Amino acid sequence: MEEIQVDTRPNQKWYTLAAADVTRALNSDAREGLSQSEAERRLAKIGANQLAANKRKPLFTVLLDQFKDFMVLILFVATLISYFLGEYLDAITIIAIIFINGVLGFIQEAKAERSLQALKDLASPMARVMRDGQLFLIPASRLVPGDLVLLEAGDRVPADLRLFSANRLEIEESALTGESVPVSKTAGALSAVSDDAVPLGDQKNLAFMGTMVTGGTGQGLVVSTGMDTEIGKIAHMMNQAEIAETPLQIRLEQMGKILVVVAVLLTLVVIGAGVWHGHELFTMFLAGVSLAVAAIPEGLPAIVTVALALGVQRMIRRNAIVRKLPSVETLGCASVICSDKTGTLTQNKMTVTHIWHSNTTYQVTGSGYEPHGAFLLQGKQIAPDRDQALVQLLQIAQRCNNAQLSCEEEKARRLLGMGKAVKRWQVVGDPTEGALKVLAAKGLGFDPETGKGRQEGVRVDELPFDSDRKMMSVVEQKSDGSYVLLTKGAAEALLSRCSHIMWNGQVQPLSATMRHRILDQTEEMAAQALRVLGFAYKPLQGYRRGQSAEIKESDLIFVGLAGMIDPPREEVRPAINLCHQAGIKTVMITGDHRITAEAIARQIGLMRGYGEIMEGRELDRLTDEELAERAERVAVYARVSPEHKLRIVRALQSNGHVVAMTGDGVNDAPAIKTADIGIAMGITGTDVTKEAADLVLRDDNFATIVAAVEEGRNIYDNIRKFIRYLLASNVGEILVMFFAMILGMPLPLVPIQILWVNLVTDGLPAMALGVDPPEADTMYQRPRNKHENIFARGLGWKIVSRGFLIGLMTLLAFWLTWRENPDDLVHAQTVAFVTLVMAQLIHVFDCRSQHSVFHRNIFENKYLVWAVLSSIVLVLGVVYLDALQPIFKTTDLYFRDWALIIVAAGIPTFVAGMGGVLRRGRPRPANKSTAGTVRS
Ligand SMILES: Nc1ncnc2c1ncn2[C@@H]1O[C@H](COP(=O)(O)OP(=O)(O)OP(=O)(O)O)[C@@H](O)[C@H]1O
Ligand SMILES: [Ca+2]
Repeated sequence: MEEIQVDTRPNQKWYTLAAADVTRALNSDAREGLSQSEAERRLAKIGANQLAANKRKPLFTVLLDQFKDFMVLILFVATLISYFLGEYLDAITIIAIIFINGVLGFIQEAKAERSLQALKDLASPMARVMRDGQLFLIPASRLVPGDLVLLEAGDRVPADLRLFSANRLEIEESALTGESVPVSKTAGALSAVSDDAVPLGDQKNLAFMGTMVTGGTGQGLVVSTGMDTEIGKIAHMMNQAEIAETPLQIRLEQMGKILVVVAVLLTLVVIGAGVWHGHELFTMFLAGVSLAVAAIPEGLPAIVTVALALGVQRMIRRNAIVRKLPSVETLGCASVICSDKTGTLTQNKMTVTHIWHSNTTYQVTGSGYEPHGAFLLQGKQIAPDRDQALVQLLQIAQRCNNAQLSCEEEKARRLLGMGKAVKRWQVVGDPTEGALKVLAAKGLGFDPETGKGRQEGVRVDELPFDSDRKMMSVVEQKSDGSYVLLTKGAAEALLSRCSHIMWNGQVQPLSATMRHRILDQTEEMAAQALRVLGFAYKPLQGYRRGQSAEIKESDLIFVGLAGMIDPPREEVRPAINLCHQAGIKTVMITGDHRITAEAIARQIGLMRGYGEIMEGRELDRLTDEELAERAERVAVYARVSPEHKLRIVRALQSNGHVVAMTGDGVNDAPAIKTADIGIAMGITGTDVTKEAADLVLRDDNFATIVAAVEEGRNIYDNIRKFIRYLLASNVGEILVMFFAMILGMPLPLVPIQILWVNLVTDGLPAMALGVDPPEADTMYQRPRNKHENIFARGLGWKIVSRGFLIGLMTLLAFWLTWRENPDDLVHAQTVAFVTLVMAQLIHVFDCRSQHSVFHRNIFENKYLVWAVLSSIVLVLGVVYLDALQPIFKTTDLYFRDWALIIVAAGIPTFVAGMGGVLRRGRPRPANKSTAGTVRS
């Protein structure tokens, strides 16, 4: 086969070439695009359409970073001193422990890094491309020169394109030129006046990678990709998920600094007291250093990062992609979720079921996007082509339409043993328009995929749909050369622009009674939860091509209405119920008709306690204060425009709410940015909204938001769990040493033991707490206050009291053993060491519950069980292995010792546990659920 040459010389002046020459140079097709196989060949040859990504942190640096901490520095100093004093064994052991700790930290961080990287990859943009004459949505990284790409408002231009068609196309190129006023683009070739290069901003028939489409639509061929693009040349980095530190991480770092000071002071006291009571200075120095190490919760920031990263991964598994790490914390605080209706609360699978014109209602059968069905009049099938007005309506539905139907032949699963091909129809484009295409196919009988068999008119212009006008029009040239405007849109918006009506096939002036009749009919259909669209047209006399500015959507001739169902998603009702229990308010925001919105809201159980409905035009009349006051009670905002969303977010925020807000269109971006948690749709969302969002829903599903909130709460709870565990352990360790020195006892723990407990035995269980499953009442609680301190709700008290008990019991076990045989200090120290370890390993189970250890099944978190078992095995090794005994200054323990250890170690947790049981009954939801209760 002959090698196809593609002209991709980077300095080609594409803007001077005529469209046909560009197509030839790129060996492509301006209508069908490349073939799939050719595109793949080019991809293999040229490489992915990516900018050289920001460099990953090399693993070796991650490893080195582990040894840069303050604590590690202290330990190195301690090692050096031990070495110079001739305590080689101590020196080597400290080094070994630093090393083990470093490796553990490294593994954690590398893991966190990996999952955050995966997150960046998920956030990568998509492109609409034509291949083999079919429209596909593919990752922008797979584009190659020659690909035919479609653009619309809200897109980031995915590669450098030479435009072939530009319909009111406006592109904001500040990413490239710094100029923030959008440039309006054209499709024609620019004549090269001189040899000088035209500046980028004036290359009006090129669209550049990374710039943003702010309006209109267009098509073009990819001329360069990846680093060959204009933006690649300036090697600008874009579109990466932000991986910033969360507020909690920042606060923990600050707390760490305070603890360093506390640790140093305590150390000085302990050293002073020890020396005063006659301990050797070097021993006290090492003990002091170990204590300082104990007091600084070194592992904390790392474990927080890991817990966040793992939580983020769990969210991905539940289809929620976090773009900004801090929002993971905010998610748990969400008190209002404002959701779009179409596609988020509903399935976005629209089917036209009713048509109305001239006082006649037809029913349309068939389901989904399958283009087969019949038209029924009073239950009897009719031939639609007999009814002129119906045909006119269907033709508007079919032509004033940008959706495409495509059919995948899907081989039935081998597993089922059936070789039969199953046809599955899909819509590429707006589902509302898809439904109308299907309707037209049912009534007009053409092949919906290829369009064969339909009457051809040539589209010469388009006024694209926008959520403010709530309608869309096209201009067509008919075969006789005359022009016609075809319009469809929200029924009452369209009606207000009509002056005539087609009634029983006759065009006549639209009387006030007829208007009322139509509006009544609209509401009647809307009450059945149908989305109602109206259809109209007008002949354009004296229109000439290219007069787009002169077309007005007024004086139209009304034809009829179509009502389509869009069933609610099944998961939504239980999800709303869960929000209710969790004290989270749910609000529907929709461009749809008030009555349709209300009917859907009732179906999904949204109107509960605060069942008011507000329309966009009413909202316009309210001041911000009035809106804030009303917002508490409104459950549904209907017929709103994207601009209203921003006011709604602000109103709720001024009432102290933490607001999650969804959006998909370009105009939703400001509201999404302002919301505490901005949520973009993964499927229908534009690039611009995704970039503004904190969270992207892979499945556009409301239930996914609730799942993310649940995970958000769980992550925060888990962070509290291991903070509690680690800090209580540290408090215990410090108090043992502190009291022993103050009371003039011998050292209860030798330095190496303190280091071991801190750096080795604590780490694994703390990690396991980071992945603890949620407590049963996580979604029964009210959202936590955004400004809440991490130690709030009794956590601080629990840390101090349990830490105190652990320290006290360890000291007691030590004292009892030592008093019995004051000559065998090593034995007493071993008992203290093991008691401390066991007390912590028991206490770790207490940390899993806000209530008490008895509230949860101890075997539920299998990572924790393994972590605890391995910590026990490690400590047994340290105690019983002959080789390790001299290093860790331990000796064999006997049955009596173990009895003492178990009792002493168990008391802190069980005393506390009993307290918890006595204080608290069963958990209850924040709001009582109405599901399953009998109405009286
Ligand atoms: N492609 C379209 N052409 C003409 N009119 C449309 C089109 N899509 C929607 N409409 C009309 O405009 C109204 C508002 O649509 P809009 O897109 O603002 O809301 P929505 O996205 O459908 O609802 P939601 O805000 O719940 O997602 C719809 O109720 C419908 O009547
Ligand atoms: Ca919308």
